[in-house]
Amino acid sequence: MPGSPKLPRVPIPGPRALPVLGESGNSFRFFSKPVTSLLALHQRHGDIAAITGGSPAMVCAFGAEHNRAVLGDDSTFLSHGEPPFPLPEDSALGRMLRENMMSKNGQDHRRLRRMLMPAFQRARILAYRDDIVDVTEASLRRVVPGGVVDASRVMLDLMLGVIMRCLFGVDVSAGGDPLGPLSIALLEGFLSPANLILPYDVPGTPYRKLLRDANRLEERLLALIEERRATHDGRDMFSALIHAHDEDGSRLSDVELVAQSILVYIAAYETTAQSLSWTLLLLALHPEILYDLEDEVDAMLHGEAPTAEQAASMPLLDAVIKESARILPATPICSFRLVGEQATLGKYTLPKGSRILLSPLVTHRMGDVFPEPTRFLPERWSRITPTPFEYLPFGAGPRMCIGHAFANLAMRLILPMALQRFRFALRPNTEISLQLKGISGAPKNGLPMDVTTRRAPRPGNTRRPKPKGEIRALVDLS
Ligand code: HEM
Repeated sequence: MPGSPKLPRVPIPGPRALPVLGESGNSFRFFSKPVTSLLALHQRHGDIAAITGGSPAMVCAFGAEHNRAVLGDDSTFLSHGEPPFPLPEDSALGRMLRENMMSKNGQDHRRLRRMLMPAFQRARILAYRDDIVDVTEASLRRVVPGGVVDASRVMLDLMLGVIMRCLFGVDVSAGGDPLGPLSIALLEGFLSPANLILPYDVPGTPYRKLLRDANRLEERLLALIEERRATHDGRDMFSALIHAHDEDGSRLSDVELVAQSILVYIAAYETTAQSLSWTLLLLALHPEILYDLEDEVDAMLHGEAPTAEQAASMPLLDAVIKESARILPATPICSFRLVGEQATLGKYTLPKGSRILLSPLVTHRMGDVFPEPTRFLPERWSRITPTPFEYLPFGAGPRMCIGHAFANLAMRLILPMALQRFRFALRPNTEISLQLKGISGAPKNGLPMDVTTRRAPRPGNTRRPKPKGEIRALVDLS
């Protein structure tokens, strides 16, 4: 890894360092095609493999046993909160990146997690049903049937509205609150390769813009904290965090509130939107399952939006969402960890400073737990009960996704609502490949799909469309 301290060599198998470019070249090659690289690394080198053979700078560990060892021990395998670029000491961007829960370890992480937890409890999450349904209805009204839409864009716009409403209690649909565009600008800045290459605070650079966007976002959130403290009536997650207190009565500081709310937005938005997009794609690739799901949704809902109870009572919907998260998890790489003290992983001793990467995408394809792993088979979920380390779309252990109940509710409300109104069909020969955006796996060129209204009855023809690109290696479409 560029800029990493030199680590002693460990005999972990992996590809040789590229000529001239060395380990940095291997890293670049790996992350430019992360999914293909992960699958190839596992196939060629086994359950513990290094991006550069012999180097513990980036070690990939696959399968339940290693997931348990790493995710279960958060005092040895630390969350790897290194910012991707240098941060000015006294800056909004620095405060957001350094003070959020994902950048913390040990007591600091546990304290923040304890403070956030009540806002994410299932009972509280179910109360967001009406907000999610309202925003979804408004968002789906903007989809014009009869043409081609980028289904992934539709889901991103929809989820932005949902998150802004449930997290901050604001409506961003009419461009009303600057929180929407500011949050998007911040996320784009985080993910922009330009900021990795040129992190200089000089006029005209994207890095300067990122610093300025972070300042404006912080200002808006500090004003919102004042408003919410004054009114005491917010039902949103932000209000819950403002009023949260620890066992000793202490509360989150303003800096902590801003940092946690930005983390929640970033962790929730793309991941949930991409999960929905991948599910729409998988259904379009398996029309026979799509039509069965439409039948289940129609029989349960008769054209109405689901209640929270109905959302949890559709067996095929549940199986489709689980299987989609197995075969195309929204976070193909779920967890980066830094070895805090010399540690053992499998048969290797890893020096302090080694980095580990875990992948649900690969673990979910291990044939002993998931037979015929490349086939999209929702019905398998009536036969299997994998352990939390075998099936981990939301991670596992003490840092497991705090928002999984929210994501599960949102997906089980939004998907039936979309399927009641529209049929999304993939055009033949569409190229579907993946890229990493932060920790989310996103379709590289979007998901262009024909969208029609659902007036037409179930077609007799269930021929599967044949896309091009990486998807063919990931999903068996025979
Ligand atoms: C389908 C959607 C989602 C997926 C696939 C997902 C996935 C994950 C994963 C894999 C982790 C663990 C990362 C690690 O081990 O380092 C994580 C953590 C986290 N997620 Fe999610 N997530 C989703 C939705 C959400 C939502 C909706 C929220 C909030 C409303 C959220 C908030 C968080 C937070 C705050 C953490 C950090 C937890 C900690 O450090 O203790 N996520 N998520």
